[in-house]
Amino acid sequence: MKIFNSLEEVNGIQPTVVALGNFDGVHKGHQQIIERTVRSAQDMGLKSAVFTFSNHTRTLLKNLPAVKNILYAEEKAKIIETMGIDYMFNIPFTNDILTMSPEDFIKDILVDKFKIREAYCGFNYSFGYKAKGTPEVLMHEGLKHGFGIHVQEPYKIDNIIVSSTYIRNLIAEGDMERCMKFMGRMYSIGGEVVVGNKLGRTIGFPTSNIMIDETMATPPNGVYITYCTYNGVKYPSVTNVGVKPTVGIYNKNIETHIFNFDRELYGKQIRVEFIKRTREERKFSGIEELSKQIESDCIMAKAYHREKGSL
Ligand SMILES: Cc1cc2nc3c(=O)[nH]c(=O)nc-3n(C[C@H](O)[C@H](O)[C@H](O)COP(=O)(O)O)c2cc1C
Ligand SMILES: Nc1ncnc2c1ncn2[C@@H]1O[C@H](COP(=O)(O)OP(=O)(O)O)[C@@H](O)[C@H]1O
Repeated sequence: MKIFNSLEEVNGIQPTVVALGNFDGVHKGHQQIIERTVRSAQDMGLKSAVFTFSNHTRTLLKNLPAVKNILYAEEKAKIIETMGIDYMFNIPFTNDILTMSPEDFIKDILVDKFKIREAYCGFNYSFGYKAKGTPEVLMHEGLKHGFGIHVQEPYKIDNIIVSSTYIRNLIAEGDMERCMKFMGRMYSIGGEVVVGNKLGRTIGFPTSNIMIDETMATPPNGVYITYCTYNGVKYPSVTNVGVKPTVGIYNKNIETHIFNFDRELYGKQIRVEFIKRTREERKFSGIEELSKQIESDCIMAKAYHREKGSL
């Protein structure tokens, strides 16, 4: 997949079928749009493309609180790439674009820059000055410029419309199983293993610690059944998200104890996938009580992994 990080970089491309949207989380609804885009491009001998803004459009619009993203731009690009997309237009949302009329946006960007032949978007896609651009405007302009437009109807699960906002709320509530159902993929956090208190190994539960980026959507403090991927291998693990109130005052981080594993991972990249939250993080009377609880957390997590055949 070729990624274009500005409009100026977009040159010498083949005609395209473009999926339009922010695609944060690349959830089940997004996947419908992207899959259709890929299929249609293959059928028509065109290139498939995704057009997103690299910064959240709300950050330029005043008085709107910053939205926490589900995925980093690189993670989003990787997922989209595996779905078979040829080009990703990852364009900064600037004041110039903000003030563009929907008609200019379509002509200058979609038609002239992206050589669009077909467009796929969600039922609530909006663009252009004061978000006046709608799927109806795209249809009207498409007739003029000779491209087709396909509007994805609301994609529902359990009669709820799948949306990035709904998924952000599921993450904030720690409902990882539902998150998996709506996103079509486990919620995960990746990062570099950092040094902790070096206490874990002394109580029999060494953990690999990674920092949490609070600008991103993060799960609440608590204990989770997880997988930990290191070096391309997926290991069953159990994870604490929180501030370790029993042993001191720390920044929120995540630490995962990998079953049947004994390797130093400082400085290495790991990714933790969240299956299920099992309890809240608590302040125990001391290390002894904490260790006993961690032991039963491990028993519960191991039983789950055994049942799933991953241990
Ligand atoms: C499964 C699991 C559950 C945990 N639950 C708690 C908890 O409820 N309260 C708490 O203060 N710390 C909890 N911890 C964090 C421990 O305090 C921490 O792992 C220990 O202090 C070692 O930290 P270190 O990695 O910085 O050496 C938990 C850790 C694990 C692995
Ligand atoms: N089973 C395991 N699960 C997770 N990390 C492990 C495991 N065995 C060894 N490690 C490694 O041991 C170190 C963690 O030990 P610990 O005493 O908890 O130190 P820290 O407080 O620095 O996390 C990390 O480098 C981690 O990668």
